[in-house]
Amino acid sequence: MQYFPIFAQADGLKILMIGAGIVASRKLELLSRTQAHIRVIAPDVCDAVMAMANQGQIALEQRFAELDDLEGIDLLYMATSDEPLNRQFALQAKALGLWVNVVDAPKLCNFITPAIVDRGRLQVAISTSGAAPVFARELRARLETWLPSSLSELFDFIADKRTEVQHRLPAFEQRKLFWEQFFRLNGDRFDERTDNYFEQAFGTLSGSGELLLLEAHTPIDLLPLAAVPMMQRLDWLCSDLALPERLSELVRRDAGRQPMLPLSELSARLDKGERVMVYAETETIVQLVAHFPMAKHLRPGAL
Ligand SMILES: C[C@@]1(CC(=O)O)c2cc3[nH]c(cc4nc(cc5[nH]c(cc(n2)[C@H]1CCC(=O)O)[C@@](C)(CC(=O)O)[C@@H]5CCC(=O)O)C(CC(=O)O)=C4CCC(=O)O)c(CCC(=O)O)c3CC(=O)O
Ligand SMILES: NC(=O)C1=CN([C@@H]2O[C@H](COP(=O)(O)OP(=O)(O)OC[C@H]3O[C@@H](n4cnc5c(N)ncnc54)[C@H](O)[C@@H]3O)[C@@H](O)[C@H]2O)C=CC1
Repeated sequence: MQYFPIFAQADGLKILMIGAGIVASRKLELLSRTQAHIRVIAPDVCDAVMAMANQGQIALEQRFAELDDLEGIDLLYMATSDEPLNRQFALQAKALGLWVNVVDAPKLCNFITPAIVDRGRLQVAISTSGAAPVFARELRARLETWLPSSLSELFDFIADKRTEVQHRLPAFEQRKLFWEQFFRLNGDRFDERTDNYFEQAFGTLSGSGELLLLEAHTPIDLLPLAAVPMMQRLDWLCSDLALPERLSELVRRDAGRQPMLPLSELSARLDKGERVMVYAETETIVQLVAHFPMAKHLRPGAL
């Protein structure tokens, strides 16, 4: 991974954009949705940037940039077509410890701009590490049609309810089950049914966990597709064996790894609603199948 995605707090961030052509306007359109302070310096200003200045979204200075302009900022975007100028400012900015993006020179950037699907609190950022911005744009377009616009309201609703859920369900495990159940009922829309689903989800919480059993040496890629979502919601992966890399990739990243547990401890965890996978030799799996009839035995082509 050459570039690592992070979501930066934009409130109060001081951003300087040098250049005010079409490329600058595309980045400014997104940046101006944040609470950052945005200054733009350029002698020639395209219509879109001028409109943002007129609406008070950016502070525009119509002149050539100077190195002194870099004082006191957090983030610099260079969007001029003057290559030596872009380079000179980028190097100076780096020397000052600033974050810098030069729109047409990834080598001079210490961060690059993703394609963004904006649904309020829900943000999806896509990057190809500079390999194919057009693909990032196309994938964004696909996600735009896939993610309903009411997701913004849905996540505002959820954010409002977080404290209430913490009070009503003091146990972390219960809250996790609650939210999974809520999304199962509600899907990804916000409408007049959302409030009902929210209440309904409290009523349908079951304390029964899930046990997945996988015999050592099972070819992971031959497991049925339905096994993947189950592995993605595991709380624990128990095994005394070395895990195949492919298995580690598929299991939920936050799942805890543990040596094999005694049966009583395994039962206790399932009673608490936890989701456990056991990866062990056939003999152990056969015993577990007998002891936990509800367990899901993962095998190529079958569950
Ligand atoms: C490295 C990066 C640096 C950065 O800008 O941060 C960069 C670099 C370059 N872009 C170039 C060209 C184009 N870029 C776009 C579009 C977008 N470019 C964006 C990001 C990035 N572009 C960063 C990497 C992102 C990643 O990881 O994928 C997007 C996602 C976000 C945004 O810019 O806001 C936005 C889509 C937004 C959306 O629609 O959602 C189009 C298509 C179009 O305009 O429709 C073209 C023309 C077609 C083509 O040439 O491919 C060139 C060649 C310039 C030349 O040849 O003159 C370079 C330089 C080089 O590759 O060396
Ligand atoms: N990263 C990307 O997505 C893409 C990058 N590009 C590159 O981005 C650059 C900008 O593209 P456009 O916006 O189309 O160019 P443009 O020519 O429309 O705009 C250039 C801007 O830079 C300003 N400028 C020039 N010298 C300046 C100085 N000394 N101080 C302050 N401002 C100055 C101009 O006044 C103008 O506002 C080009 O080099 C282009 O090759 C092009 C396509 C996509």
